[in-house]
Amino acid sequence: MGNRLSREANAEVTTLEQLARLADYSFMDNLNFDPDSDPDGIDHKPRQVFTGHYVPVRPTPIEAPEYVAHSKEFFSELGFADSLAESPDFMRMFSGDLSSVPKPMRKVGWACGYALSIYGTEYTQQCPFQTGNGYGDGRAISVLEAVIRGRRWEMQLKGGGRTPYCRGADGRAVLRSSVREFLAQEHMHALGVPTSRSLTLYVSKTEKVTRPWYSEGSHLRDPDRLVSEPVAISTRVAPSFIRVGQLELFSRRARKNEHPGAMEELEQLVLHLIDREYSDVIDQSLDTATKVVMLAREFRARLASLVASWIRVGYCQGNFNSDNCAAGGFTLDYGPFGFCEVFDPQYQPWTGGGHHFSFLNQPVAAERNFDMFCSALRPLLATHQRELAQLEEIQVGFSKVMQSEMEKMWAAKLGLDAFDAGLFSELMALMTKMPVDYTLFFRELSAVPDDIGPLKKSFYRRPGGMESAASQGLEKRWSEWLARWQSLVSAGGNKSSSRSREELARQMRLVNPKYSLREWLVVPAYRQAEQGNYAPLRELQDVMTQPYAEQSGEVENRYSRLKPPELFNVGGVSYYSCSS
Ligand SMILES: Nc1ncnc2c1ncn2[C@@H]1O[C@H](COP(=O)(O)OP(=O)(O)OP(=O)(O)O)[C@@H](O)[C@H]1O
Ligand SMILES: [Mg+2]
Repeated sequence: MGNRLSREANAEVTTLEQLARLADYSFMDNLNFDPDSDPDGIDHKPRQVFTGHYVPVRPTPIEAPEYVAHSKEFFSELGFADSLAESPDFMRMFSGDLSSVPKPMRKVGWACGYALSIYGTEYTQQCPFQTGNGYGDGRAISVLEAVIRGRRWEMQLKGGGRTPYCRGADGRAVLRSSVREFLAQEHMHALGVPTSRSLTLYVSKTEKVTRPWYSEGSHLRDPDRLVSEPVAISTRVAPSFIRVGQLELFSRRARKNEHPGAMEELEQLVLHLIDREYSDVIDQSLDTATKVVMLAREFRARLASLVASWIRVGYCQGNFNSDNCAAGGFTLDYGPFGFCEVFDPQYQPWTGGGHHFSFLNQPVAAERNFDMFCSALRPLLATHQRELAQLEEIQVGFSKVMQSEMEKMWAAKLGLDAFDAGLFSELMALMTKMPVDYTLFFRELSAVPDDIGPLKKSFYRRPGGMESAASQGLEKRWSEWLARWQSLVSAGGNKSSSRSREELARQMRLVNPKYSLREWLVVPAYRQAEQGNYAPLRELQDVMTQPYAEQSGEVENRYSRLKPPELFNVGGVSYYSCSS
């Protein structure tokens, strides 16, 4: 409560009117809208959109909205009073009803088209028209751009109803998937991983939709029944929501000369991206060709660092298509994601995902998206030979940059100043042979144990137990590995050899979280929320927004734990389809 009161005292925005004064719709004003669209945005029928950067869309409010949660941390960063989240007019707006927003806020939002590439292959057949012109934000609708405390933010409803890109679907998101995204975004932010942020989450007390999902305890790969679930709207916030797939859409149009303004629209979009996401590193006065090259170099750095961070915290984006790859270099679209528990290089929580988007293959998947990003920029450099060559070089260099980010990351996780290939490959071999909890292992290691005793807390028991000869052999290898690690952290591997054990532990705890958003912790939170009990969700939110802190003994016992054996291979918990 004390916290809340001090946050309220610092708040600059306590009413929707005050927020309205910060509104700035330059996205809508500077970019092109689809000339075939209805300016009021009330035509939600699926259709092809041939030109323009966005389609004006009025969201469809959810019936009888109820407050579920808001991000206290993000509210505080924005200077929003906590009380705003439950105030009627704010709640009305962020549950999809723009009909009475105060001026200069607008009663219409916008949705964008994008293209899709999967692992570096262009797809055009994924929309009902088989052209790609009907693919884009099918249920994501931006409702506001605002400059708040000197930073510009775009606010986007997810589940705000159909848009022309809905492809015949309902435009809704269920509470289950909205809770997952809401929690995961703020958890990732707290883990120090760039991400879209969560603002609010509201559920409908009356409106439901049907989704295929798993029967309780099902071991089937695919959902085995249709479930009626409450709909929700969560609002996510980022400097922009431009995806690699969006650049691709405009680039494909320019490449194929689909309309006279195609090249110009591509350039406008790229310049907009630079303005929103890269203005701190790319000077506005430069010419486009120079900017494009700088953009590619900077995005390469951000993307490589992002994916290394994902692996650091055990995150797998199970569907890293180009349309789920934010061009600003942050995490976007928390549907098919999961946090790795039993370490498995091929961990993939999404049943539709496949090996190419699995845990340790993410650097390669990122490279494929980066290739598509570079290809999308290329038409803008058609008459600039020098810059084209630079872009080529940047593209080819991705894997090297990625590799170096990965080595830096592994070294940090292991408390080393420099990556040690031998130590690392033996660790990977051991972690693959012995089922180990990824998060618990590195956290236990961060205590700099004298022997492998404490590390065993992160081992999942195997049939035959630790007594079997094979296990004893493995234990010996673990002990040898630990001894080698100890010698490296206390001597050769570190220039700061005098660094105390406490200092080493402290540094390691800053990169190895204690808490990760394990799916079996999320399931009861959304199940209870479906019954109108939001307390478990809010508790989980509190725990997961301080993932590096030790927290209380009680929190530790409940949340920093091996996955219970009965929850292995359970549909909706260990793996899931993306019926969100
Ligand atoms: N219920 C739905 N109604 C309309 N469109 C949908 C619906 N579910 C998904 N889509 C659209 O299908 C495409 C692929 O879905 P995916 O699961 O990647 O997206 P998502 O989770 O809705 O979105 P995002 O990438 O915006 O976080 C997206 O363009 C999305 O907008
Ligand atoms: Mg998506």
